Amino acid sequence: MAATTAAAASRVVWVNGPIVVGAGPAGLSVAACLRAKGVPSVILDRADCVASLWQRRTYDRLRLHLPRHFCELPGMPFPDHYPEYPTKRQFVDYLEAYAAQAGVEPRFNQAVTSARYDAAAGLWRVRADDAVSGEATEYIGRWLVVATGENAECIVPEFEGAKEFGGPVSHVQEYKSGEAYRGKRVLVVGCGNSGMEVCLDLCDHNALPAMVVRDSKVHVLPREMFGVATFSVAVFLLRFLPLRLVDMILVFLARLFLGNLEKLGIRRPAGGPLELKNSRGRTPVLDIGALARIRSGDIEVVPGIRRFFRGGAELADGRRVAADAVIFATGYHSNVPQWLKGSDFFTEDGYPRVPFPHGWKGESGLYSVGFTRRGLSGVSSDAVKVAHDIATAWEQQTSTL
Ligand SMILES: Cc1cc2nc3c(=O)[nH]c(=O)nc-3n(C[C@H](O)[C@H](O)[C@H](O)COP(=O)(O)OP(=O)(O)OC[C@H]3O[C@@H](n4cnc5c(N)ncnc54)[C@H](O)[C@@H]3O)c2cc1C
Ligand SMILES: NC(=O)C1=CN([C@@H]2O[C@H](COP(=O)(O)OP(=O)(O)OC[C@H]3O[C@@H](n4cnc5c(N)ncnc54)[C@H](OP(=O)(O)O)[C@@H]3O)[C@@H](O)[C@H]2O)C=CC1
Ligand SMILES: O=C(O)C(=O)Cc1c[nH]c2ccccc12
Repeated sequence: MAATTAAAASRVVWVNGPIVVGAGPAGLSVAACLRAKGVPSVILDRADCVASLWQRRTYDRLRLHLPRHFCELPGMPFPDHYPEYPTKRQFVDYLEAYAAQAGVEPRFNQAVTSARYDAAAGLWRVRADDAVSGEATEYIGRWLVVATGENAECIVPEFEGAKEFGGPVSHVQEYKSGEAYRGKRVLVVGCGNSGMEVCLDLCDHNALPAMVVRDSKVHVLPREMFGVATFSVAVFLLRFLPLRLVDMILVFLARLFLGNLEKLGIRRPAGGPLELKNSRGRTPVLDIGALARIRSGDIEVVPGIRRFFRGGAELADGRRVAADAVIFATGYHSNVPQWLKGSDFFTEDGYPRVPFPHGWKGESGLYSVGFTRRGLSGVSSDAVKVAHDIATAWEQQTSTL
């Protein structure tokens, strides 16, 4: 057995087919595509359900914010009665039905703590700890598919004085609804889609949100223009025009539909919305109503935080704001570098080194699904390619047996 730094696993499981880490949309879709080609696989997930990001780590009012046809997984459309922007419940129901239809049954409570390629044996050795019993299992197989996602861990920045604040502090992944914050002054740190939507939800529950927009910069786009999704317009234009030009058109249209946001304390970053999404994973905000609440003064926009003190924070402009609670909507990061060892396929940020559309295949039977910064459509695109490639190798292997 290969040397591992941790104690030897108490169980060893031989996997006939790929080992897939993650039972979110990426893991489910690659396993379903493999199954359709007659290739079995084993999915491991640290959580106790499929799509735990959606089921356990998102707020109640969440809906898909891209039109439904961009969010379908390979081989199964959404039910006809679903609306253009399905609710979280509908999306989760769809994912559960997707797994059931494909006959995919992930192994839950399996937190992968290390995976390495054993070159001598030509096999991947994946160690997982059972989240309930603590029992360690080593899974051994010919292929490894990384499907742990871009949102595996939450980012909570450190600030001077944070310990003095005194009130409840949480990350948006724990937020369900504004019910708990009625009448409270809430400082929401971050102005991506999460920060904006949580502020909107807080308003709807009569809380008093202030939203931190660091450097006052964020791209806000209307979700729709004259009933057409801005995202669909962007995808259409990208068929004919270079990305920079499409970005200029989007910013022009946003200005036309949303007006000048500088009056609200919001400036546009130097890079375009799609350029920043692709290069740095900064998703532009697709507005579903927060802007109107900023205009009406229900959501206060404030600059970056300098430090916390008891009951509030001092801001970059020296102003002090009082707050009863703080919610960090400061984003997520990949966790691949924490557990994938001895491979330089992923950068230290946990994304494939080779950019889209080529980042799905590594060396020695290593694959990735869902690290394209292109949401669910990127997940589907990777899943189809990975399943096709593994199925080809599988056929060659089984025909020579
Ligand atoms: C709030 C929110 C809303 C979004 N809305 C949209 C949208 O409308 N449209 C769109 O296209 N995209 C959207 N996205 C993007 C999102 O990335 C995708 O929706 C999708 O969930 C990605 O699927 P995934 O399987 O790659 O990752 P995930 O859904 O995060 O699944 C990864 C799985 O891996 C498991 N895992 C992680 N680490 C380990 C480990 N070490 N061991 C075992 N298991 C592990 C996790 O438990 C999880 O179940 C949204 C993201 C967020 C956060
Ligand atoms: N309805 C939907 O479908 C929804 C989709 N999502 C998606 O989920 C993903 C994650 O979104 P989200 O959770 O908003 O995370 P994002 O990474 O998109 O946004 C993080 C925000 O936090 C800010 N931030 C980070 N660090 C600090 C700091 N130290 N001080 C102040 N601000 C800080 C960032 O500002 P800066 O830009 O300056 O770094 C940015 O505004 C995205 O892809 C998003 O589109 C999220 C919610 C709803
Ligand atoms: O909502 C998300 O997290 C997504 O990743 C969806 C998405 C992919 N590409 C985009 C470009 C603009 C806005 C949203 C997305």
